[in-house]
Amino acid sequence: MKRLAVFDFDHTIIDDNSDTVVRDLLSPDKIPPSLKQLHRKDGWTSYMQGVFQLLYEHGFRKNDIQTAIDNIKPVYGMTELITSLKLELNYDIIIISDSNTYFIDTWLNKYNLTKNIDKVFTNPANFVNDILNIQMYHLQTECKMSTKNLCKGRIMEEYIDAQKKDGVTYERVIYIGDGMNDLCPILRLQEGDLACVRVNYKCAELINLLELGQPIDSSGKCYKIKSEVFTWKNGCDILSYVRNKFV
Ligand SMILES: Cc1ncc(COP(=O)(O)O)c(C=O)c1O
Ligand SMILES: [Mg+2]
Repeated sequence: MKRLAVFDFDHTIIDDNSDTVVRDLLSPDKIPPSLKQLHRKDGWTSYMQGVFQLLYEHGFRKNDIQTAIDNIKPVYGMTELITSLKLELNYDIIIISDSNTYFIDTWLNKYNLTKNIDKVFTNPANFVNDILNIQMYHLQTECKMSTKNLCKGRIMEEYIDAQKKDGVTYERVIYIGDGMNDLCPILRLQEGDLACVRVNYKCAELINLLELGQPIDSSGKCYKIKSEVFTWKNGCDILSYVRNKFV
């Protein structure tokens, strides 16, 4: 029977944040306060659209952005983890990320991983007249834990349901992430699934609070995690754990 591995991208597969790497091609004094305001008011996707416009105005072109993305290093052991899950251990692999399609497709291509990823769910982006154009993946208000443009939990559940309708039922789901936006999908995992969270990053910190029975947001709700939780430093840790645990 098939298994599913769901990966976050920034600070999980790659050891950096693709948005900030590309933004930092500009020196900080090139970013006007009005754009910083937009970040606060309309979220990260609108902010990045402003950054892409500024990059164009300051002479940065597609190849400069591509080079910046190509130069981001993977987290140690992650490319091996993806390859082994896909080719040896019968996992389908999807990525759900708040980055964008151009960054993720570019990076996967550079590291020869495109063929090992079944689907990427992220904000659509493409070049129009030499400026990178980004859109929100969706617009949602139901999940208060997620940003308005991307509820990873909903995307993961919809993918699992769609696969079931196509005759593919997963015996187990593994989720691998680091950030605040990875908590929603982790809370939707079932008993027998596995949440892998990066040590000393935000998601692990929130899960520690939940395990102590403490609230993590203003709702005061005590969320409960049904899956097992494994804390990782690199991709090799996860691969050893999965091999020992499940094979
Ligand atoms: C600037 C920025 N971009 C992207 C992300 C999320 O990207 P991903 O979902 O790939 O971790 C975050 C949140 O962690 C962020 O702060
Ligand atoms: Mg992340």
